[in-house]
Amino acid sequence: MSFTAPIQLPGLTLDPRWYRRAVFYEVMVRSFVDSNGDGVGDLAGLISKLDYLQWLGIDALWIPPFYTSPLKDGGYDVTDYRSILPEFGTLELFKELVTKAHERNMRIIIDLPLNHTSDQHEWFQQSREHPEGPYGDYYVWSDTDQKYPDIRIIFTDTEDSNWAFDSVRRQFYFHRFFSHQPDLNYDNPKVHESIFEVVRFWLDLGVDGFRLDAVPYLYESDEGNGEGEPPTHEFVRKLRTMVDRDFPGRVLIAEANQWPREVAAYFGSESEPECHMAFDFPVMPRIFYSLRSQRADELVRVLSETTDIPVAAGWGVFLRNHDELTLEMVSEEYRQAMYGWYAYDPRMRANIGIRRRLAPLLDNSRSELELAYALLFALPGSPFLYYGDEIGMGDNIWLPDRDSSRTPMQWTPDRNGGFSDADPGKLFLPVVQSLVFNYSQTNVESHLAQSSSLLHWVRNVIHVRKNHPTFGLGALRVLSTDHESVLAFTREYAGSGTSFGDQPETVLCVFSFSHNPVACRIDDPTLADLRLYDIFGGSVFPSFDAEGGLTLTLGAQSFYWLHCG
Ligand SMILES: OC[C@H]1O[C@H](O[C@H]2O[C@H](CO)[C@@H](O)[C@H](O)[C@H]2O)[C@H](O)[C@@H](O)[C@@H]1O
Ligand SMILES: [Ca+2]
Repeated sequence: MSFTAPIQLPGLTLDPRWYRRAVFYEVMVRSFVDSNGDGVGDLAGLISKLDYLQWLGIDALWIPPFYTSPLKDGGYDVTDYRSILPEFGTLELFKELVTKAHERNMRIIIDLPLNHTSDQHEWFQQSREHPEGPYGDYYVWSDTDQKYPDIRIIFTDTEDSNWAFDSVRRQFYFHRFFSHQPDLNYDNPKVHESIFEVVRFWLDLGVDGFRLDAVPYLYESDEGNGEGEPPTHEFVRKLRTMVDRDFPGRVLIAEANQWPREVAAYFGSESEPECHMAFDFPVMPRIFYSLRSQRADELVRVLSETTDIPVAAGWGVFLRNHDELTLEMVSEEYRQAMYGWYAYDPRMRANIGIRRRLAPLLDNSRSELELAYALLFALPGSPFLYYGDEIGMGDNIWLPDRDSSRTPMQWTPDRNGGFSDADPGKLFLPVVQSLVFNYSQTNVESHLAQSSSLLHWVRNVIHVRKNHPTFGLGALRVLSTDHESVLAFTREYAGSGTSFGDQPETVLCVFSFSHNPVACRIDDPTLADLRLYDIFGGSVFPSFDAEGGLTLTLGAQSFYWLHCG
């Protein structure tokens, strides 16, 4: 397979707002390409697919942890923050990845699990063996497991307490996630120093930023619930100050699975910024809710709540990632509805969520997939794709925990889906062989060969989006419609006047969640007399009338992106 790269000089473009316009792609090293036939994906394999990612239109990669780890939590259990898991490669290869990505104007964001380490980390081993030693206070120790009773358990499938007893130190240690992941003690300033050193180490190697894993959980207190406590925000502000001062242009992305106002808090303020970006956890489950309820109201509500953020800040919007589709931030009533629609088999559930991939969730329906992607690319924020979802890869709910959707990338119809030339039994996880999503049909090569494939469709939308800075930089205004299934909003951009294509623009985005065709009316006096053109094909649509009224018809589960002129 060869991909023709667009002509451009090698190196990163110097756009301080790059992350507001970028299309991100989450790629798990272990799952992408195995270059040496040991059955495990690796850095060399990832490097070999940079041309593919460039062709797709990806501007930045988010790489989940690749550090040395016993891999009891997909690498989020780190034993050494400064080394690469040997089966993935070496630091030299990592540097090569950064260089080769940058040559393609592609940024590298790495994951930083900073709330906890593996219990096999040297810091923890020292802490349990030498309570009076330099690492004695690196973790949250207690003589009782009754402290912080108001702190909820996140991994409800496996944990029944946030405390575990250590037989060496004969004390309990606090763990917000698995019991093999002791929480670091952020009340200890030496922990700050250690994490700052890790951050500086990777920024010195050229990475473009960090996803701050599980950032709300850094501090616990007797009064709070251990989520977004004030000193946690103080720490993030301190980190941001250091990054801005010593590594301008690099970004921090908050992974804060919280309610709208709490997530927005991770942006900080204009004068005291925290993260450049935050994942939009509130909006994600509501996209899936709207698709099946055929109602737009929940999205309207949450979009109206989350728009007020500092000028330079940006949301990270996503449909799926390497975790379960979390339902932590929806009401019990909605959660039960979502389980009914999307996880009718109990095997499809994990913790408080659903461990399935995008295409199986949407029943492999092309119209639903297109509608979901169209929302993802039009909502305020930068889209994050999950590897394999561009070809509608399936999952394997017979695998444990979240491995169901971390199976090898399907490249070709050949052995192991082209992921590896190892004996199939040696693969770290089996390739998907289900009837609908079998790698013999669902693979990059087959999608490339068919111009109407999902892959070509997704690539086209990405490129259309790239030609309209409005989608990354424009303001959102939700419009009222007279149909409960229709969501309409404008994205309005004043233009910077600095480059061709970066002109003032208003785009009207309309989505119908109805499973049948509908007609709907939009009334907005500020749009009076505006003419409308389809962004994809240029066709002229009926204009807004002199009062700002517009009647549109939409097919079942369909959308329009209309340029207003
Ligand atoms: O390192 C522990 C976990 O940290 C992230 O967790 C997030 O995912 C959880 C669901 O799997 C979610 O419920 C929680 O709110 C998040 O912080 C990371 O993405 C996980 O893979 C990891 O296990
Ligand atoms: Ca390998």
